[in-house]
Amino acid sequence: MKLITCENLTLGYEGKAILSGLNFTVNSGDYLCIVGENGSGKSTLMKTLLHLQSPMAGTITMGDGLKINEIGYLPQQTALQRDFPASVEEIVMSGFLGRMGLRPFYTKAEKKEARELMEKTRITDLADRCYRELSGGQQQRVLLTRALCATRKILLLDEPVSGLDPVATADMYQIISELNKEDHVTIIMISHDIGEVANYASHVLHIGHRLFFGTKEEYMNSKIGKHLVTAGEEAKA
Ligand SMILES: Nc1ncnc2c1ncn2[C@@H]1O[C@H](COP(=O)(O)OP(=O)(O)OP(=O)(O)O)[C@@H](O)[C@H]1O
Repeated sequence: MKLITCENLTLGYEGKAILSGLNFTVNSGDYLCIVGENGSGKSTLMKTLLHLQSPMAGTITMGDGLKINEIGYLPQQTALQRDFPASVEEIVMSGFLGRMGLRPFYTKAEKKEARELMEKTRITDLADRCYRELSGGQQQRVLLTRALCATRKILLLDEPVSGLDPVATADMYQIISELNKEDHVTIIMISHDIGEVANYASHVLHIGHRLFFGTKEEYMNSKIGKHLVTAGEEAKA
């Protein structure tokens, strides 16, 4: 079932295009990795998918009854977010605010849902801790859980492991993969780590001077994918 279809998108700022001719489709249950050099427009594309910015040309069509408030978003972490003076549970629960309207309290069902999600993202034991005292990896898991309170249909993740150590990175990728495989959450993730694309993604969108969209297997067998995977392995060696 098609969730998001982008046709002939041109993206840019102040009348100047940074990316054009972008075509891709995200189906329900997909795990799409967006890769590309620094400054190629990955975050701009994400902002456009969230309707925070309009494309200069082209269309974005949402299908399967998807509404814009059902798209969850985990932005790149900022210093401000790291300093937030609230408990883990409070931050997680704030994910429900969008659906509460004027109701001034959380329901029992929401509290139960939050606890279940915290178990899934392995932060149950951190519930009463102050957010700003947590490690970067723990903080990212808290923000991921908050995004899941808002929606479990589709998540847009902008470099969710940036700044994390290898253990926290592996944990985060594992949790995201479980959400995709077990809970059928559709994932769109910006990643710099080509190795992770190989491990988890179902599809790849490569943006920059050359555009590529296809399944992970098609990407790995393409000239551009092969080249990057080899370069990544050499860099790790
Ligand atoms: N608000 C803005 N106004 C004007 N230009 C912008 C704005 N935001 C980003 N840009 C420019 O648009 C281009 C794409 O930026 P974007 O942040 O989307 O790239 P990216 O692929 O996410 O980069 P990175 O990998 O470094 O995070 C860059 O040249 C950037 O300088």
